[in-house]
Amino acid sequence: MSVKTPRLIITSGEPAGIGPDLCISLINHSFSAELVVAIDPSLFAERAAQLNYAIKKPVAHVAINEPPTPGALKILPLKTPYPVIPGQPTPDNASYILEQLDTAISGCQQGIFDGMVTAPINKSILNEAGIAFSGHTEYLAQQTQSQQVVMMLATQDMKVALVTTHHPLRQVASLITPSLLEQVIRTLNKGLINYFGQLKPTILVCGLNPHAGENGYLGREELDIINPTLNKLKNEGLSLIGPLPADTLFTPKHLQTADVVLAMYHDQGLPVLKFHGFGKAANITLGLPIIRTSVDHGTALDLAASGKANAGSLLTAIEYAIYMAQNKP
Ligand SMILES: NC(=O)c1ccc[n+]([C@@H]2O[C@H](COP(=O)([O-])OP(=O)(O)OC[C@H]3O[C@@H](n4cnc5c(N)ncnc54)[C@H](O)[C@@H]3O)[C@@H](O)[C@H]2O)c1
Ligand SMILES: N[C@H](C(=O)O)[C@H](O)COP(=O)(O)O
Repeated sequence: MSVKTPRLIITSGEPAGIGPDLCISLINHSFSAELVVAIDPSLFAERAAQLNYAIKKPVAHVAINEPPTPGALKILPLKTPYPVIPGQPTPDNASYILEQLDTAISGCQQGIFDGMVTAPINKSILNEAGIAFSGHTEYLAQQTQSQQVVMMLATQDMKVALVTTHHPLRQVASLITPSLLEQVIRTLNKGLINYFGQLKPTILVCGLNPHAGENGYLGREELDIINPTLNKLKNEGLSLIGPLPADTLFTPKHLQTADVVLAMYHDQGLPVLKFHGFGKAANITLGLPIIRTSVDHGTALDLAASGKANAGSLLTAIEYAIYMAQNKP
């Protein structure tokens, strides 16, 4: 059921990155939602001081049994096990990062929060700590036992979704099976209908190979996997175009025919989206039982505590989460 004033939990992410900086900057913005930041309060205060941040509004700790207060910024206090040095992440704080995510997931599942918005984390630090972790998207899918999720990045006039997410390029072609492609397209189609008010979304599908395989002479995935899957789903009434060569698909002539582009792999689709709208885009996970949006950038360790981090993408991610919470079926 949709909610008028959503309560969103923001995970502040890698404590040595720009996540805390961006969360602190929220204090001077107004939203039609209550924002609860999962962060160590000492880190919040310390980073605010490092940034010379003028905190104009008081920050209260969250009282989750109360109805959301529109426009409020609250803190859900957690504790970093090790001291935080801006720009220098340590695996010793990996448990703090996972605690943020687990708290947000269970809070959303229990209905305490209407959605979660994630600030960036450094995947390699979690792996260094012995936690196999390829991304929030995969972790959220696993923790919520979701069958199929889809990563979609969205900016005002472009949406790009991915068939495969965080995998070595060497593995990508073998991961693209008819079954995966079918599930991804169904999840994407349903997500756009449920959360974005589109009655019959049109999905523009990239080929995998150069020139979409050049009739099989530059790869057979289009002929053997993509075409048959698209035909099956088109016969069911889904609006699908492609597979088209990815190099020319991202031109106005094609983009204007569709609501979303489906790219076969991470660096086929995301460089175009980020070139077009870096800092103004959000990363949305479709197919979860909860609402989750995120920033379009990473931990930017070079900018932590510098005051130079741009909060545009976090603001966009929050606006998308509010929109989705207010429009969900
Ligand atoms: N949502 C996420 O959790 C997320 C997303 C992408 C990357 N990452 C992780 O972040 C780490 C670093 O990745 P990277 O270096 O490829 O990408 P990055 O986005 O951290 O940095 C790329 C460049 O963009 C700049 N930049 C990034 N965000 C900015 C902002 N808000 N304002 C101004 N400039 C900004 C950085 O200074 C850097 O020059 C990796 O471990 C990666 O896995 C996490
Ligand atoms: N693929 C994302 C991007 O490049 O912006 C990023 O790695 C974050 O992914 P998760 O939300 O799964 O962590």
